[in-house]
Amino acid sequence: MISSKIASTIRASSRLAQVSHQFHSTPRSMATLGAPSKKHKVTVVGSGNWGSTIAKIVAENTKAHPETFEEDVQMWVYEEEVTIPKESKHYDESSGDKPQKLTEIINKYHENVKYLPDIALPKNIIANPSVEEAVKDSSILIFNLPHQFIGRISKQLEGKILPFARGVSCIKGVNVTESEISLFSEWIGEGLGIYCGALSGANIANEIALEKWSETTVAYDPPVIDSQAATPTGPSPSSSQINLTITDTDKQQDLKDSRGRTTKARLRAVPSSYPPLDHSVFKSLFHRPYFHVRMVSDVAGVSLGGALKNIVALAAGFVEGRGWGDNAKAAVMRVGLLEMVEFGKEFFGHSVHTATFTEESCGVADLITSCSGGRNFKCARMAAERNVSVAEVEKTELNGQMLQGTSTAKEVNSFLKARGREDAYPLFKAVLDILEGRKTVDDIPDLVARPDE
Ligand SMILES: NC(=O)C1=CN([C@@H]2O[C@H](COP(=O)(O)OP(=O)(O)OC[C@H]3O[C@@H](n4cnc5c(N)ncnc54)[C@H](O)[C@@H]3O)[C@@H](O)[C@H]2O)C=CC1
Ligand SMILES: O=C(CO)COP(=O)(O)O
Repeated sequence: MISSKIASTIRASSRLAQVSHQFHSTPRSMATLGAPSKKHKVTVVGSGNWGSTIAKIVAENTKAHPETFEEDVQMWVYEEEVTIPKESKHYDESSGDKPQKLTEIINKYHENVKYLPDIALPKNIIANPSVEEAVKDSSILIFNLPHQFIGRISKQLEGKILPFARGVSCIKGVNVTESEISLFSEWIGEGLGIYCGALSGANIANEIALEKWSETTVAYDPPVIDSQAATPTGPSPSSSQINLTITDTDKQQDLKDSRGRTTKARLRAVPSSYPPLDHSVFKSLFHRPYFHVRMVSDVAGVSLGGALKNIVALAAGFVEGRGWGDNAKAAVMRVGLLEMVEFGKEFFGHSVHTATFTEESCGVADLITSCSGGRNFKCARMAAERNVSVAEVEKTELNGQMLQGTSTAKEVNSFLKARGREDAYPLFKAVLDILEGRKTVDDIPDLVARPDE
């Protein structure tokens, strides 16, 4: 009797807490005097090693938060014919080595046998070979594919997405065209006319897929028209850094890039029938007991950390593969971190915060993990050990997964060269020179020595 009274009191107070939470965290619903009638539908664009892992995380969370999200998560899969390996538990003697469509394998066995083998994916992930269909009616788009492919996919999506959709880019790379450079988050945002944040951290996908604890950083600076809620305070830049300007009262606003320049895109507000898209909603989409999220607002810092550390990871692989020790690796990491910070300050100084590189998972922590167990590091190490090119190792060892550091090194250096600034970033330059055969690993110590050393 007493216990049933206690239970009903707990139920009542938890209902009260829910209502109170809604009022405190969703001011828009207060304005409309009711809970949002719609839920956010989520699509993950990409399904590689990290794409599939993020889809797993997100699908676990859409199921855990049915008040905010539709349970099913669409995952766009670049369709290919795949043979289930003999060592897979899904290998079937009767079908033998007959190739099958990857989407069909994922939807039947709930496993991405090619890019994330031996990891059970939640059943609410729906693999879809059509990117246009996968994004239909989705209000949250998560971009997670090798940066080489995002240009073509973005073009395909123009006019196919909800005009008020919001994005998060998990892509580690920068977009360089001629002498310009932009973040993928802002390039996607401008191309599709949506606001796009970024997720990046010390996140080796295979470890996270096995639910081994890690941290990540999600940068999202909510457009003013989306929410009256204050951006959480903390060590990250506050929403005073918002790159958006309200230009009228019809729930539209211009989109500015991370350097404060007005773009051609105009943002449409997320309708009030949806839960407001603020830090708390994005945290509930990505945070898991084994994947701890810190929300910040420095989209440029988060994006640059993820892109530039891949160049440094190649350098770390080179020196280890050469047979040098931990001291040499620490030296290239030190120089690399300095160049990452300098690059951010020089080209994205309008919004970037040094603390994002030195204090957040997306900065120094990602640098450390990538220089210990990342694919760029491992392939560069093998290349130096075997005296072959990194591209050759990528082709023979990665089973279709793709390095980002090699193309990022080329892109960043061509951007620097066009501005006559490549000598200010000697480690970035040395990595490209080694990749292209102009220098050797033995040259690194002299190349990165500053004049006063
Ligand atoms: N794998 C990891 O541990 C982590 C990766 N990242 C980043 O996540 C992003 C995605 O990487 P992963 O998921 O690891 O990819 P991955 O390296 O597993 O790449 C293979 C993916 O590319 C797709 N693909 C192949 N050809 C294609 C084409 N012509 N068009 C479109 N897609 C094609 C494949 O279907 C597959 O999904 C990258 O920017 C990477 O730097 C970030 C954190 C961790
Ligand atoms: O970004 C990563 C870890 O955070 C993974 O790096 P690689 O792409 O080099 O494996």
